[in-house]
Amino acid sequence: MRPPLVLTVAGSDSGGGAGIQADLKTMLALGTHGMSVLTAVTAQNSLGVQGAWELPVAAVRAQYRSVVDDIGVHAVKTGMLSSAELVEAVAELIDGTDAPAVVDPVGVSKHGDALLAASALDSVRTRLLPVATVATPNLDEVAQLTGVRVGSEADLRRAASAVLEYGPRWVLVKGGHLPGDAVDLLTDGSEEHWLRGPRLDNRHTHGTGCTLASAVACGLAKGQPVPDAVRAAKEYVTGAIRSGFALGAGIGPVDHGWELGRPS
Ligand SMILES: Nc1ncnc2c1ncn2[C@@H]1O[C@H](COP(=O)(O)OP(=O)(O)OP(=O)(O)O)[C@@H](O)[C@H]1O
Ligand SMILES: Cc1ncc(CO)c(N)n1
Repeated sequence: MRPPLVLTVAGSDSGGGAGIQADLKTMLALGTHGMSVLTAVTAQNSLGVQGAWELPVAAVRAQYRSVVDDIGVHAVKTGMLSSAELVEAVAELIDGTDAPAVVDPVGVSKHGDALLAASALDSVRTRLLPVATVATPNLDEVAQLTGVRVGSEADLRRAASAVLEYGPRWVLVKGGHLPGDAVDLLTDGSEEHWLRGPRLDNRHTHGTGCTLASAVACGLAKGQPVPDAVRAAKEYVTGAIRSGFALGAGIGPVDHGWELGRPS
């Protein structure tokens, strides 16, 4: 039987822990067929991002059309979009596609390297967020996009409302950077779902955000309602963080294949 079809529009992480590579590994692990539209190439490893090169808008559009017009998609996920021009082109492509979209408004890498130009923030707010079925900002991205600073779990509701003002159907505010339990809030403005995971004492967390957003897209491609897709995605990323492993001299990746087991 044909698996559900999921498309990621994101940047390449040469180290294989985040970006397109994390997305495709997640899609395989979760029983879907992963496809990719590359927006940028990064030279990246466990220590940070050493370089980044954007693709021309025409190359991004052409990849997207090649996939959607022939193969089709059941869900789209976006990650690193780099510039205002790319954000706007991708928003327009998603708007013309009959499939749910998970928008991970990637701003900076775990090491603080910029993956989105400051001049692109307004396009994210006014063009990309309105076409999102689910937006998945972390706390730094919430602050950049809305000005709301989250210092505790109690602030998550205010942060979520501020993001919803820009028009995504649902928002998943990730509280992963807060101390204590790893608590995320999913809401559409009327329903609220609190996702509480244990805080795992593992520094090898490269790729958590990409992995979570891709897993949500996989659930949506399978036809799951948003809260079910997010709940399953949270379980998947929690397992992947638990099995995250050391690579290089810095922060290693989460283990996308944690459910598959490893040969001894
Ligand atoms: N140490 C941890 N233990 C358990 N769960 C965690 C931990 N760190 C993050 N999470 C969870 O991982 C998911 C991704 O959240 P996070 O805040 O790390 O995203 P992100 O900052 O966008 O990731 P990235 O750094 O890859 O861009 C969330 O569900 C969050 O609660
Ligand atoms: C290419 C890429 N996309 C997303 C992230 C998430 O931080 C990253 N580190 N690299």
